Amino acid sequence: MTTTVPKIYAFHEFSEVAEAVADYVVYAQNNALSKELVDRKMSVSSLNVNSEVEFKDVQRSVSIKSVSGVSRESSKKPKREVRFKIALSGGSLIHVLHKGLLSRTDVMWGKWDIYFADERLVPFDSEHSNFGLAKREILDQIDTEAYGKPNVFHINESLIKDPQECADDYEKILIKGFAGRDSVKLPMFDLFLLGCAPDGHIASLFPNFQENLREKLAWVVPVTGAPSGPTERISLTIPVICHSHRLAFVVEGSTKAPVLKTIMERPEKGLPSSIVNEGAAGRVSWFVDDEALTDVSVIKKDYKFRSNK
Ligand SMILES: O=C(O)[C@H](O)[C@@H](O)[C@H](O)[C@H](O)COP(=O)(O)O
Repeated sequence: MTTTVPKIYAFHEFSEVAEAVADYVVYAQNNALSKELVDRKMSVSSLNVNSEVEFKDVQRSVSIKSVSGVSRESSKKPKREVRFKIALSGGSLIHVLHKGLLSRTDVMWGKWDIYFADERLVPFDSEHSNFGLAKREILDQIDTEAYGKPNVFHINESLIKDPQECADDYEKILIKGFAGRDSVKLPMFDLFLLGCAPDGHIASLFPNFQENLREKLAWVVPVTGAPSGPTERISLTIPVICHSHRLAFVVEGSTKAPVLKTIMERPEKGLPSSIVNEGAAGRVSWFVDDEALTDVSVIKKDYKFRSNK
């Protein structure tokens, strides 16, 4: 059995999953951006940074910067701008985020750095491209006039014929975004969002692909011969995924019930999803619908909404 029981939030409907996931994303966003408030020594005496930061506080800090053009600490050396660093998987997660996030008015898209947990090595306009799907379903639909434009870090499309080169190139992109490999051993995402396939793969880390699953040094690995979907891919590695500040699995549908049963009741089977569930114990939340939990014995928690829409 798992050593630390993950938080498992169960919902009747897809729309409820989407609403709760969106709330959790905004909660993670506000916590990440609250570091900026603290850094600037704003009037944070009433602010409990361990709990939810009110959107208006974060928004105020941003507007102060944009109105005055300089921060209140402009006399001191400029600090690296605090941004919300999030990793997205592909598949149904993107539809969940489309449904839950786009209608909200408290998503500070302009402060987001979006990376991909994995990518299938296909052209961006292919229906199988994770970036392509995210672009169509989310990125192209953001009201950037009102909420700003996120920085999006995707693979180099010109390298899709060479998985190793593409992985190395994406690793360099991560190294640049996370202040360089010499200064950080591993990147730390504020939030890492994962789906889970019926075979237990997460990102593009598949069961029995031992070399990829045991990778300790690389941040990004090439994947060849994937057993489902496009065969050539790249994926962020287990150490990177597990190092995230928060992780959330988003899983719906009865086809996922058997794998959820294995993850929750038979972690010793070592599915990639179990490795992360265990490896990041204490920081993992699961957002699932009732169908995915059919016949799975777990303790479900009620999700407490943290932000106002
Ligand atoms: O490229 C991939 O394979 C995805 O990033 C993958 O890790 C996804 O999250 C799962 O396959 C679940 O996908 P579904 O939620 O669509 O079942």
